Amino acid sequence: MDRIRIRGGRTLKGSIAIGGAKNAALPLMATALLTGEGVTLTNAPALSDVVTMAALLAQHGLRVEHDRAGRHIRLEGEATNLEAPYDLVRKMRASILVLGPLLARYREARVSLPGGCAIGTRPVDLHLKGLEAMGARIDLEGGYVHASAPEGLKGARILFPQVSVGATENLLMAATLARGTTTLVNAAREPEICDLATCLVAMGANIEGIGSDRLVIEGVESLHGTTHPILPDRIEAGTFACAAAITGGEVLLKGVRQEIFGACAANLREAGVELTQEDAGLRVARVDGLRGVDAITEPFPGFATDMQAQFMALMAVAEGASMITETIFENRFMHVPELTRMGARINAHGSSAIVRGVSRLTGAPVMATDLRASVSLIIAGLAAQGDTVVNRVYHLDRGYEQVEQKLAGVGADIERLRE
Ligand SMILES: CC(=O)N[C@H]1[C@@H](OP(=O)(O)OP(=O)(O)OC[C@H]2O[C@@H](n3ccc(=O)[nH]c3=O)[C@H](O)[C@@H]2O)O[C@H](CO)[C@@H](O)[C@@H]1O
Ligand SMILES: C=C(OP(=O)(O)O)C(=O)O
Repeated sequence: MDRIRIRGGRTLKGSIAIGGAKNAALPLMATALLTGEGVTLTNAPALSDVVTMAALLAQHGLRVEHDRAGRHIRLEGEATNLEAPYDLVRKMRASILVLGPLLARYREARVSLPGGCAIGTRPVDLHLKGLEAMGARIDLEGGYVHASAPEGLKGARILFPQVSVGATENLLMAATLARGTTTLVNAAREPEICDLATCLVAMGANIEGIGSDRLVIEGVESLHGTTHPILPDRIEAGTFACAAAITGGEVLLKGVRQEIFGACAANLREAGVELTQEDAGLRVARVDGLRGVDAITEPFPGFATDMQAQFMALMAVAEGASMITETIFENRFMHVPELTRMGARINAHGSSAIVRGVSRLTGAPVMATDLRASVSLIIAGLAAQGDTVVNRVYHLDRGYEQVEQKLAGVGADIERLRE
């Protein structure tokens, strides 16, 4: 299994190209199930999750062309197999996003239940209850969700008791082809959901309230094909912002607008990181010392849970203390013991962690069991004295394209050790 070695102490300087967002690409790929005409996505990131989604859609029967060099994906055709098998779904939870589109267009689907993962139990009850409210019959059998709606889905008013990105996306896609009006109340409003809704509108869907927590969808008979550019990855951008800041460097995050950072931008500024919007992108610089700042994860526009581990790595070397509270996932502090092995002073208790900044971290062999935890260890390694080796790199490859090349391009001493 590949590993990443970082020799700390280099100051990052230069510019970094930010790829298309993983969390937008995956639902956008599923939209191809809503039309036979074909969807082309540009600015597509070459990530292992995108490859998994492409394999899932291909086994449903779609023709998939993935031009990695040209950064686009073309998905076209009809689903001839309505089953999403366990072997693919277990690799990537976002596979559940085929359920709504398959059910809306083909009136039936069998999708393996995605199980929990390292960061939490992550049930899909809100997806299933929403589809039931739209008239689907849902049966759980042999680890699979069997959903059917022989008469087609019908519009409904769905109030989410808790904000869910995936459930909002699944029901939004399903509602585009349902009979009548669907209203999603307390819907998630992450930039990736706006991107999905914008693409659906370009396909002929009728959606109001884009960008708000109340989406009103008037179902249409059919959708047509489109070409859609995937928005830049705010989590990749935020990760590189933390990387630059921890080294006292300055980087330009190309193509990034700071609005997509939500509350994260304020936390970074308060911590002493300068963010300057330029035409070409967002410039991130740290001139003075870092200050400890509290952060609480919340749905967008709050502080993103997908940035929590990276921000904690930054706070590990800040002056003073920082209290970091995770409200979205019940087990998202797996980086804490690994950061501690690098000399960080962190006490986690329940959903909060107190980080007392230290003047220096030291390199160590480390391992993480999820994507953002892994990258937080790279960030810590950039500032640590000596070598850090991050094991289990396959987590990183789910969500970061060529992370080591991008960091080396701005001066980091980092390499992938292939095995
Ligand atoms: C591919 C993708 O876009 N992944 C993102 C998406 O995940 P995902 O869509 O899985 O996350 P959700 O927003 O659905 O989850 C938020 C919370 O709601 C709970 N929940 C969710 C659905 C449900 O049916 N029942 C339920 O209880 C979850 O366990 C979690 O505690 O949003 C998360 C929260 O911003 C991000 O961390 C992930 O990177
Ligand atoms: C948790 C994440 O992704 P996923 O929902 O795909 O597991 C993430 O991107 O940090």
